[in-house]
Amino acid sequence: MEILMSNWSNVECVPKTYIFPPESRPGKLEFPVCSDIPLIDLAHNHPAETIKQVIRACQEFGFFQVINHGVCENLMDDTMNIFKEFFKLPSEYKARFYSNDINKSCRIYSSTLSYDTEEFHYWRDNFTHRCHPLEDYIESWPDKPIKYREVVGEYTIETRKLLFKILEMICKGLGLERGYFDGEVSKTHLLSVNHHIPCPNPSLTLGMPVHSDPNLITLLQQCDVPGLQILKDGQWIGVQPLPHTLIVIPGLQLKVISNDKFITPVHRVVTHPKEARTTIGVFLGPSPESLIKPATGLVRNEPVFRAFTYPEFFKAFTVGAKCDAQLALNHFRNKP
Ligand SMILES: O=C(O)CCC(=O)C(=O)O
Ligand SMILES: [Fe+2]
Repeated sequence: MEILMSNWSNVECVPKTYIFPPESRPGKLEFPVCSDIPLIDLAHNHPAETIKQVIRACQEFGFFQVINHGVCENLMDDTMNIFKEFFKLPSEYKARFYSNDINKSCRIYSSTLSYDTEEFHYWRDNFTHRCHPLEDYIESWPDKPIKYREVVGEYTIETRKLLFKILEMICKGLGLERGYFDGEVSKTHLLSVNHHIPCPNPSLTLGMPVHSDPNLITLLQQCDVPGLQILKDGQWIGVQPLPHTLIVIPGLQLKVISNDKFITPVHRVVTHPKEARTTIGVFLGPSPESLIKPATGLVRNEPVFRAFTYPEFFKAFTVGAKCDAQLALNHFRNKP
């Protein structure tokens, strides 16, 4: 069988290796939809009020959504269409990007990077590449669909500006010095696109592992097909896609810097019986040289976490904690 599911056709039943054991399956098809995810208008004419909303959302909910965010709606649509087309390209073209090597700057893979050894596969293909500085990476990106580099290049620039604007708001809201999140802590800029084909039985499969984002901050553009769920008060709740709204997810490194003031929500993706789903994630994260620690100004007595380098965290994350980022973080708590 082809590894990339975007190359499959006429899928009538779920292959055995994609059926999760009963305790980890979604089990049912209908989930409550979350109607109280904070929705923040970034063009609100009281910036100080907007900052308060952002900080409250990070502390009380974790996720938030933004509107009037400055990323042009046509650009969002064009980028989504480019990725939908990309996954439809012939298997031979996509094969040139196939890799499970995390160090490769542009790679397509299926399920997780452990495809060859994992017991169960997730119902997704993923295409990830580095984005910044653009001129260092753009040549490694696909040259198909024909406008890929032009459209995705602009998208990475615009979404990057937005992420730094949000980071600056967080910086102000927490009372940190200006530019606190510039430099090593946000140096790695990745675009990560998930693609799920329709699944004959979504109750048996998962589109993405249960996880928290291990990076600094994530921006997510969903298409109009639902699938993202967050774990809230012990229940899985669906995040309804709202047209041209972007989701902001504070990652675990932001939680550490906030000295545990921020929530980094646990989420997963379920599959859809009839429609393909594509989502675009923009991830800012630390460089390998980065030293992460709670911001001094936010520590009263003892910091909640000890300082660590990002590779140290990543080792705990991938080896010790089997990709459970919250568990990996416990490793660095001063009082576990
Ligand atoms: O595709 C989605 O809706 C969520 C993606 C996600 O959680 C991630 O890429 O970390
Ligand atoms: Fe995520």
